[in-house]
Amino acid sequence: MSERLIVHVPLDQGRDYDIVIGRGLLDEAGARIAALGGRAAAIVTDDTVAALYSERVRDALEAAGLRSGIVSVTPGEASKSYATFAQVCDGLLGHRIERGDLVVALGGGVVGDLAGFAAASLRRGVRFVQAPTSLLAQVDSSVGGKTGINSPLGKNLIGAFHQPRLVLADTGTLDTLSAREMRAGYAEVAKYGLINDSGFFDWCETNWSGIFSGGPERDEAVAICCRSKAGVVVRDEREDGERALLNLGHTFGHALERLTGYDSARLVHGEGVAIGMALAFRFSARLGLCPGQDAGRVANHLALAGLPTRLAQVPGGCGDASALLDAMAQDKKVREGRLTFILARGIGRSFIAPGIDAADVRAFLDDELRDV
Ligand SMILES: NC(=O)c1ccc[n+]([C@@H]2O[C@H](COP(=O)([O-])OP(=O)(O)OC[C@H]3O[C@@H](n4cnc5c(N)ncnc54)[C@H](O)[C@@H]3O)[C@@H](O)[C@H]2O)c1
Ligand SMILES: O=C(O)C(=O)C[C@@H](O)[C@H](O)[C@H](O)COP(=O)(O)O
Ligand SMILES: [Zn+2]
Repeated sequence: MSERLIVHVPLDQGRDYDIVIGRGLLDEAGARIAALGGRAAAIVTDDTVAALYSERVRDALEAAGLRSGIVSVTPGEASKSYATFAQVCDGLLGHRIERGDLVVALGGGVVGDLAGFAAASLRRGVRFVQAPTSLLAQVDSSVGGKTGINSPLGKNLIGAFHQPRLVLADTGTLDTLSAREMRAGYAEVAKYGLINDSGFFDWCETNWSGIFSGGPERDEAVAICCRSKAGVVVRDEREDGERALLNLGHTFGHALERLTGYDSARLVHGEGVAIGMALAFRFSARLGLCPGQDAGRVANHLALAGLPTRLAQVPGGCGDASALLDAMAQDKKVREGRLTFILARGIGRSFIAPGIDAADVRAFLDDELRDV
């Protein structure tokens, strides 16, 4: 096996795992997954990723002595649904995945969240491996054990914490990712700088195009984000505190995803997060918490990378302030009916702000919707 970047996630009770990062890693998937034990490993994927990579992974698993099978779903956010969850669970049962066997999530964050939740539920819990193939999944969703599906009432409202046993991030797979999905994943990359690492945000401003083009910056960025996320997850696995910082931009972003009907043709998660982060910084500036200059720098950089930063950029619109507030009322960070936002005192200086006054948010949104 070649030299790889490895980020270890030192969780307790024997649940620690490695995130392995590098080009061509899918060819090593058989040996690396077989080393976890079990007799079978079923691949959960989507139709786009299946056409590109599933046979390669299945062959690698079978060559390593694991019985395999494939369950493939329709690509896109709409597949994080009750109906597709049932399809995946029944598909896995059809492949006779036993308690000692494995589920392999091969795809973007949609597949990872869905397959992870199916693994958490199947026979009350089987082990799973994340093989993320989108930038977003490699830098964020494959790590940390949040799994789940959407409800018509809100994003990720049904789910479980279930940590993977291994993450295999083959950064070569990003060569086939569309430019739009690359940009969407980049929003979560920039997020890690904005939360608590202004040096990384500076680095992103200089090096972002190398991530897109597949230079050495790509693997480096994946490793930096995974290291950052692993640290947070180990300190606060169940989001009793610090982990909420990873939600920067998501209170607004998740509301936008719900209001666009989880329709990936209109808005994908990373685009919602990009708008949400720009809003979180502008809202922080409006409250006098953060220099307006920093809010401007955030929006400028995201826009330079081709991401949306304003509500007016949501295709087909996103409703009015009341609709947005109604959607945000379902946010999992709501406490005693009051909104919690992740706000910022500057780039790399984000903090958890509970008890935010809905009237302040409404006035802010009204202005944003008028684009003033
Ligand atoms: N669990 C977490 O911690 C966490 C973190 C961030 C985001 N998420 C979730 O992740 C989801 C978004 O993930 P995503 O952005 O990866 O979306 P996605 O899974 O829909 O993938 C994006 C698109 O790219 C295609 N694709 C994936 N890999 C490809 C490849 N290598 N080549 C060609 N096409 C490829 C997919 O078929 C899909 O159409 C959202 O549901 C979001 O809520 C979860
Ligand atoms: O891992 C986390 O914690 C995150 O918040 C990462 C986010 O990027 C991700 O979108 C996550 O799924 C959002 O979590 P949720 O609890 O708000 O649904
Ligand atoms: Zn996210």
